[in-house]
Amino acid sequence: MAAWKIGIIGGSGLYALDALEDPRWLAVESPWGAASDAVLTGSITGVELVFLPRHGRGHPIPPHMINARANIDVLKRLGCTDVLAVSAVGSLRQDHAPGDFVVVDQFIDRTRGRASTFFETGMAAHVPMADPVCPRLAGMAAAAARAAGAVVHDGGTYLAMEGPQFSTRAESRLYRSWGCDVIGMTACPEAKLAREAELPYALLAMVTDYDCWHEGDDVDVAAIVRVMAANAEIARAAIAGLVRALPAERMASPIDTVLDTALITAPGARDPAMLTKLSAVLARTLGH
Ligand SMILES: CSC[C@H]1O[C@H](OP(=O)(O)O)[C@H](O)[C@@H]1O
Ligand SMILES: Nc1ncnc2[nH]cnc12
Repeated sequence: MAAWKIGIIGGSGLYALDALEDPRWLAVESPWGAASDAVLTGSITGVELVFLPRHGRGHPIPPHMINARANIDVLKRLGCTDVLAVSAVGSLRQDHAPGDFVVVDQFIDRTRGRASTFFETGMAAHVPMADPVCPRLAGMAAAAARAAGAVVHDGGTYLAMEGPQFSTRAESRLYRSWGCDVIGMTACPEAKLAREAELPYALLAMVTDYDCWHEGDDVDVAAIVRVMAANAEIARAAIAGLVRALPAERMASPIDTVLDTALITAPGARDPAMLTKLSAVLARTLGH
């Protein structure tokens, strides 16, 4: 029977998971460099979890310095089957208020200069990103957040900005005119890398502020931290609730095998050093 192993990426305000049974911090090496921190492994009702704080414990790592490749590689290397990410976001619409949750289903990636793929010279691949989020995991995250007492918006477009500065008012208005719903600095390239690693990914976004387009609301970290602190318990309860509600057997997802139709480099043109770096990402495909 196929078992779940859930990777959780904690965002701002979520640096550990106290619901885990038999919790252990474990440092894991990756050929992609240092992950944001050690991972916290444990279980909830027999389901194994691997928790990774995206900014590290104590939040030493700003969004543009996160090694998302190492983070996703470590989760893959430890055998995670699915990844639920949690993020603090600004709202780009009046009806998504601070304290609400949004289960994001689209991204617009405006980050730049970040390593955003596992596939470099020596092994090329192009994965589909039309639907960047796993609908099964997203649906379960929405149901669990609702059961935990949150106001939840199903679906939404997340504008990933480079940061670490917040947006200008003109940028914030531009993103609204594009139809974006929330804004943050971390879900890209994270979501792209999860797809390349054949990990179904969903993002539970916690609205912490109206971005600066909103009359009288200039964003600042202190205000965000206040909202985060008031709502982090709901995020924790949603994670635990999602895990408790998982069906006993994990049915396969099409994302599990997305690389079957994505690799393009001919076997003879593949760089062995690159393949070694890709050992976790390509373990299933190349039978390592
Ligand atoms: C603390 S405010 C800005 C910070 O919060 C968000 O991080 P995360 O997505 O990890 O929750 C945002 O993307 C910025 O990194
Ligand atoms: N307004 C905002 N812009 C970018 N990232 C954020 N994270 C939380 N609020 C944000």
